[in-house]
Amino acid sequence: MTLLEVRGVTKEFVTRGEGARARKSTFTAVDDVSFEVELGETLAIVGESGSGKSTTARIAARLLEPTNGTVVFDGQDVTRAQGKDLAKFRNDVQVVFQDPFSSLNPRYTVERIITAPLTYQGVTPATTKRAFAQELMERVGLNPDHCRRYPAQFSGGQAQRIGIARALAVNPKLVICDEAVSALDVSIQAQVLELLMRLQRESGFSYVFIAHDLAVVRQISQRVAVMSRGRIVEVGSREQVFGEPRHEYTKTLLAAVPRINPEWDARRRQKEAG
Ligand SMILES: Nc1ncnc2c1ncn2[C@@H]1O[C@H](COP(=O)(O)OP(=O)(O)OP(=O)(O)O)[C@@H](O)[C@H]1O
Repeated sequence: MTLLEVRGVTKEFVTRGEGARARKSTFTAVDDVSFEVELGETLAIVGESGSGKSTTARIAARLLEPTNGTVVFDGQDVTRAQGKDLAKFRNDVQVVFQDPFSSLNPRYTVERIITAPLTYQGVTPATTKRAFAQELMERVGLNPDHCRRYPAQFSGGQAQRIGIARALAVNPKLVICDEAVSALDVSIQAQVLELLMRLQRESGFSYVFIAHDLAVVRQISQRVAVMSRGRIVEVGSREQVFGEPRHEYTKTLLAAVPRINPEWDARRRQKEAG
């Protein structure tokens, strides 16, 4: 079942050069982008810095309005949804950002951060909230006794786990990870990736996984969309994109990380040799 459909999305930004008499100009950051995400799958969006990945993710999460195109979620056109429809969408689609500290309120305890959805729903008993927070802390591999601590008392990897716990608190259908492991040390990165994959196996939601690191993408994705200069130049299964890339840009990206997977690498070289 198709969960998310992004159809013909374009985003133009109006930019102004430097100086008092600088002219305004329009810059197309995302240009006629279309893709789908099936329920339960992970679609990675890769591409170099500035290729439009984050802008695409922000449009898919309704954090940014597209200039043109539509976003359909669970069969509903949500491009301009408001009120209850938007609130439902905001519940179903959660975003995990690159810097966990900037997206966690430093003045709130982790318990308060994680249980915010319960507060909105009018659940008040402190014991219910505590139990909810502790269960989620455990699910993401944190010590449940630490739920009264503040974000600054955690390491970067632990803080990202809190961000993930907060996303899961509302039982989402889609989690958009925008460079969610990019700022972490490689060993911590591997642990958080393992966690993300386990949570998906347990709960069956989908990921849109934005990353510039191909080794990370290879680990987590089932399908891969490659972006260059605002456009999707190639989309296919992980095996196809890594093993038999069709677009020159994808080949260049892969060539920059030659030892991503010896087997796929060999297949790619064989193919290129004809
Ligand atoms: N608010 C904005 N105003 C003007 N230009 C913008 C704005 N947001 C993004 N851009 C430009 O749009 C292009 C795409 O940016 P985007 O952040 O989507 O790329 P990205 O692939 O996610 O790159 P990175 O990995 O560096 O974040 C870039 O050239 C960026 O400078």
